[in-house]
Formats: sequence, C-alpha cells, structure tokens
Amino acid sequence: MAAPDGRVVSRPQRLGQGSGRGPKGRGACLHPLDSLEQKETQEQTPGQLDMLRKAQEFFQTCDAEGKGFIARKDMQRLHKELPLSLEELEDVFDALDADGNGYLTPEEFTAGFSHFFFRQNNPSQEDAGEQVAQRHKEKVYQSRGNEDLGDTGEDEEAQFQMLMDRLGAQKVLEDESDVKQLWLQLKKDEPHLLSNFEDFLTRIFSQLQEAHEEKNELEYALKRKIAAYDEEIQHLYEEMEQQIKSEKEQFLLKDTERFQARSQELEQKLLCKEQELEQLTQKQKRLEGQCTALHHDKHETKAENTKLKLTNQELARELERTSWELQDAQQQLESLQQEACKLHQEKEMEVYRVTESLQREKAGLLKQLDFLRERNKHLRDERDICFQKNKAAKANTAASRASWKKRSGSVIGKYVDGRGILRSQSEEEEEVFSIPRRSSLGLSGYPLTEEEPGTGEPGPGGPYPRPLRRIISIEEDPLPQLLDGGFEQPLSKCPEEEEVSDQGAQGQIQEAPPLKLTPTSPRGQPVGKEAVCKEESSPSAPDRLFKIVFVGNSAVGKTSFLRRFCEDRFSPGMAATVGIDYRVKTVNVDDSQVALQLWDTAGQERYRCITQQFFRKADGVIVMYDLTDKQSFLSVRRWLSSVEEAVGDRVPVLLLGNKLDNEKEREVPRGLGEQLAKDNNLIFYECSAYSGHNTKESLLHLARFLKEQEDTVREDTIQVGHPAKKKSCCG
Ligand SMILES: Nc1nc2c(ncn2[C@@H]2O[C@H](COP(=O)(O)OP(=O)(O)OP(=O)(O)O)[C@@H](O)[C@H]2O)c(=O)[nH]1
Ligand SMILES: [Ca+2]
Ligand SMILES: [Mg+2]
Repeated sequence: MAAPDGRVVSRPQRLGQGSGRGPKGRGACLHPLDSLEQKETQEQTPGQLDMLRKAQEFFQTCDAEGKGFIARKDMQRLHKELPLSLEELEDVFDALDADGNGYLTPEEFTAGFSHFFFRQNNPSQEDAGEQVAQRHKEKVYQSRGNEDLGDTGEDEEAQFQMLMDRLGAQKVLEDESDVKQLWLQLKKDEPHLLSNFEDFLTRIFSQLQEAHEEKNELEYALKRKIAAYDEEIQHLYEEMEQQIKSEKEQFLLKDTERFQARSQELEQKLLCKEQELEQLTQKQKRLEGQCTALHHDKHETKAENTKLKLTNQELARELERTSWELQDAQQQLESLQQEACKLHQEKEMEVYRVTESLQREKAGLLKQLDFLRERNKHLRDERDICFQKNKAAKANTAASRASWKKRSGSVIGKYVDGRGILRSQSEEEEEVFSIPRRSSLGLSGYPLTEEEPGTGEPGPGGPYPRPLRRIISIEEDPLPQLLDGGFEQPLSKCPEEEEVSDQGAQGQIQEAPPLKLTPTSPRGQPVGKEAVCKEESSPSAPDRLFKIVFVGNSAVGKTSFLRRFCEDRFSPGMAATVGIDYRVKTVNVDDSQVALQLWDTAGQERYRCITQQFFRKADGVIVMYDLTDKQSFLSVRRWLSSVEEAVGDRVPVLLLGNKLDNEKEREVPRGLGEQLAKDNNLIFYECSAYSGHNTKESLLHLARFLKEQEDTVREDTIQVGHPAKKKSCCG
C-alpha cells in the first residue's frame, strides 16, 4: 500500500513543485473542492484521494478567479508556468472537456487529470509510460503474490476500481462484475492485452460517456422543454384560472345583482307585509280594546239587567197590587157612578118634570086664555044678541046656552082646569067661568081634564073623575079619556067650533064625523091640542095613532119643522127646546085618518138621557140634520145608534136633511145623505122648514109606511097568528 500511495502522491508533488503556487491558489476556491473532497472521501481510495487533492489544487490554480469552472483562456494562462505549448494546452483542454461545452467542471478536470498528467510528463513515449505503469503494476501484482496472496486480490480490486473510476464506468455501467471478471481473466491470462482491453474500455466508456452526456443533455433539454411546457401549462392554467375567476366573479356579480334585486324586492314585500302586519296588529289591538270594552259593557249591562229584572219583578208585584187596588177602586167608582147616574137621572127627571109642567101649564094657560077671550067675546056678543033679541028668541038662546055648557065642558076640559089666570085676565071671563082655579101641571098639549069631582059647577070634562096629577110620558097615552067609550064627543065635534063654523066666523073647521070605535086597535084616538089644527083636521076621527119621536142636534130645525107641519108657518129665531114637547096632527093616509103624536125633543146635549127614554115606545123615529152644518150630519150616526140601542131595528126611521132653502151654505151633499140612508135602511128626504118643501111629503111617507106595517101585522095576527116581519122602509 505504501508504494501506490507514494507513487500516486509523487505526481501531484511534482506538479505542485512545478507550479510552486499550490498553497496560494488553494484558499481561493474552497467550496467546490470541499464538495469534491466529501465525495471523494466516500468513494475514493486514499491514493486516489491524494491524487484528487492534487488535481483540485491544480484546478484552483487554473481557476484563479474562483468561478467554479475553467474556461479555455484560463488554461492558456498556464502556458508560462507549464512546459507546454499553447497547442498542447489546447489539446489538454479539449481532452478534459468531455462534454465539449467550452469549460471544464471540477469533475471533468479531476477525471481526466491523472491520465493526461502522465502523458504530459512523457509526451513522446506514451506507450513507454504505459509500459512503465504496466510494469509497475506487474511489480505490484508480483510483490503482492509473493508477500500475501490475500493482499493481491485486494490490490487487483483497487486497480480495477481505479480503472473504473478513470473510465467513469460508474456512471454508465450498472453491473461491473462481468467486466471485472473479464479484466481479471485477461490480466491473468494475457497481461499484454490488458492495455488494449483498457483502451478499448476507455473508448467504449468514452463513447458511453458521450452517449450518457448526450442523454443527459437531451434529458436536460427535455426537462427544459417540460419546464417550458409546464410553465406554459402553468401559464395556461393560470390564465384559465384567471378566466374562471373572472367568469366566476362576473357570475357572482350577476348573481349578486340578481340576488340583490330579488332581496330588495323581497325586502320591499317584507316591508309591505310588515306594514300590513302592523296595521293588522293595530286593528287587532283596537278590536281587542273594543272587545274588552264590550265585554265590560256586557258585564255592566248584565248587572244592570239583573237589577232591572229585580226592579221589574218588584214593579210587577206592585202593579199587581195596584191593579187589585185599582179594580177595587174601579168597582167602588162604578157603584158610585151608577149611584150618581141614578141620582143624576132622578134629578134630571125631576127638573124635567118641573120644567115640563111649568111649560105646559104656561102654554095651556095661554091657550086657555086665548080661548076664553074668544069665548068671552063670543058670549058677550051672544049676550048682546040675547038682549037685543026679543023674548021669542029666548027659548032658542036657552038651548044655545045648554049646548055651550056641554061643549065648553069638553073644550074647557081640554084647556082649562080652573085656572086662576082667567080671573086675572078679565072680570068678564071670571064671571062667565066662575070655576074654581087650580094650578095644573102637564105637558103642552095635555088635555087638561082634571076636575074636582065635588064641584057643583058643570066644569069642562065634567063626567070624568079627575086623574092624579102626573107627568105624561110617551109610554102613556096622553089622552086616554078621549079614547074611552064614555067620551062620546070628540074635540073636533066641539059645539063651539060648530057654532063658529055655523056662524062663518072661523069657517075653516069642518065637522068631524061621529067617532068610530075601533076596539081592535090598542091605541086610543088622540085629541091633542093640535087637533084644533084647522087646515089639517080630518073629516073623521083618526082610527089609529102613531107615536113619532123627533131627534137631531140642536138648531137643526126640529121645532121649526113641526111648526111648519102642524101650523104651516115659520117663525125665525125660535128658542131652543127645553126638555120635551109634543104635538098631535091627524093626517089622511089612503082614506084613513092617522093621528101622529109628534114628540119634539131638545137637541142639546144635557137632555140626551131624557130623549133616550122616549124611544122605547116610539112607533117611528125622525132623525134630522142641518144640511148647512156638517157636524149635525156627522152626529146622525150617533143618533141612529142611540135609537138602535133602545129599540133595535124594529122602528122605521126617517132621515131629514133640513134647510134646503139655504143651498148656498150647504155643507152636506145630497149623495152623502142618500148613501147613509141606503146603508142604514132609512127613508130619506131633504126638506126646508122655512119654505115648507118636503115637510108634508116626508111625514106622509112615514105615516103611510107605519100604517101599512100595522096593517100587515094585523093581517098576520088574524090570519096566520105569526108575528109580522119588519118591512123595509126606504125605497
Ligand atoms: N133657513 C132656514 N132656517 C131654519 C130652518 N129651520 C129652522 N131654521 C132656523 O134654525 C134655528 C133653529 O131652529 P129650531 O127649530 O129651534 O131648532 P131645533 O132643532 O128645535 O133646536 P133645539 O130645540 O135646540 O133642538 C132657528 O133660528 C130657525 O129659524 C129652515 O128650514 N131654513
Ligand atoms: Ca466541459
Ligand atoms: Mg126645538
């Protein structure tokens, strides 16, 4: 080991000696050498390391500037220091520049150093150097074989490794074993061929090296290309990324915009909804408030209701109690009213009686007075005549006197019942009628037949007993004595009148035929004051009497009408009727005498209850209204119902519209009266008491109707024995 070490070491020493600048350049380039050293330490043997160190020193000498590589001019600078020409240095550089790129890396330099160094030292005898080396090698092998066989193998191994290193086989050969075996074989068997083999190997490896480097270059180019491609791809990728990013951004922008628009829209909607919600909430709150208020009200109302109910119940109880009390009170009141009414009626009747009596008395007295005056005059005349006439006429005068006594009895019986007035009227009258005067009360038209039975005086109506003084009502016949069989001489046959008639003084009164007795008739024959009615006095006594009641409002003209009918005259400014009055009038109806007892009632309200009582026994009723006074017409219905109330509908009714003469002031059209009459089945006339229009016609119509009705009843009673039906009076 020492020998190869020494030899290998010697060559660098020489080189170092030759250059003499080893230590100087050594410190200039440490770094690449350090890396080399490390590598070499791992792979190279110590001899090789030594040589490598030498090579490195030389490399640093060449690379004076410490660039890390040696350029061609660096090598040419060694021309002065080395015993080599410029061309030779050029050749060395070219030989060392294995990859031919124009500069030498430390690896290239180190690899080619040894070989070239030896050839440099022996440029003319290259083979000789090789031979020397060969010999040296052989010597090494021999010494090894001789000294230690084990050491020989190792040496050979080292030699081979060196060769391999020199050739740079590690870079191109993976398995060195075949080459090694062949080398060993050749060394053993043909050592002279070894150098050839080594040359061959050198060439091979050099070519291989070249190929390898080419490959590396290609690889490098490829790598660069790949890098470029990669770069391009990267670029493209980046571009694409950029594009994608921008697209994405654009999309995002659009999306965002859309989203924003949408969100704005939604926000708007939300706002709207929120407002609506707010409104609704407010509404709800309001409603809730109302609800609460209502609830509260309801409660209050309920409470109030309950209270009211209780109050109501209390009130109802009170009402019931009160109504009971009221009923009691009413009953009491009713009884009191009835009592009062009764009292009132009694009082009224009393008043009426008194009034009537007074009136009648007055009227009777007046009439009596008239009559007596007449009689007085007549008697005076008679007396004068008597005195003047001779005695021959005396008998005649006596007869006349007897006759007077008899008539005057009847006549005075009618009018006079011993009235004191007569005396006061005239002394002569008193002389003539020396009758005791009595006061008498009665209705007007009452035939005053009352007479003291004890009076010796042959008074009027002498033969009858004097009846009790009383009020005549329609229910009683006012002249019963006249209808008596005992009464033989009716008023109409009064000798006075006869005489007057004879004498032609009055001339109007006709002698009535002898009274016919009609026992079948329930009615007496009336001889009322109006029987003296001159014009209407019928030739014969009436064979029937009808009582007719006259009603109607005050001032419609009832009294005027009766006056017109009975006396055929009209006096304006009549006083209102007081109580009740009556007149009798005999009329001729279909050849029979009918006496009409006409009851004139007072229309004033206060006499109504009296009037009412007169309906009951009436045969007919006349209801009168004033056709110039609407109110009187409107009252007709009330009058009709009063009549109906008292007698039902069995009595015929004559409806009269009076004052036809005053057409200007008419207020009730004729049609209304007609309609009312038609509706109530009445006889109807419009008349005038003033002009006398329709006064007789209307009453005759009623009288005829009553007569016919009575005839029918009579016939029915006799023939069939059934009650007759009421005839319709109108039409
Ligand atoms: N123009 C005119 N006036 C009349 C007529 N009939 C009566 N009068 C007047 O009417 C007024 C009342 O007449 P009366 O006959 O007293 O009336 P009454 O219906 O009897 O009245 P009471 O007795 O109160 O019920 C008097 O002034 C009459 O002159 C008539 O036909 N024509
Ligand atoms: Ca090179
Ligand atoms: Mg009257």
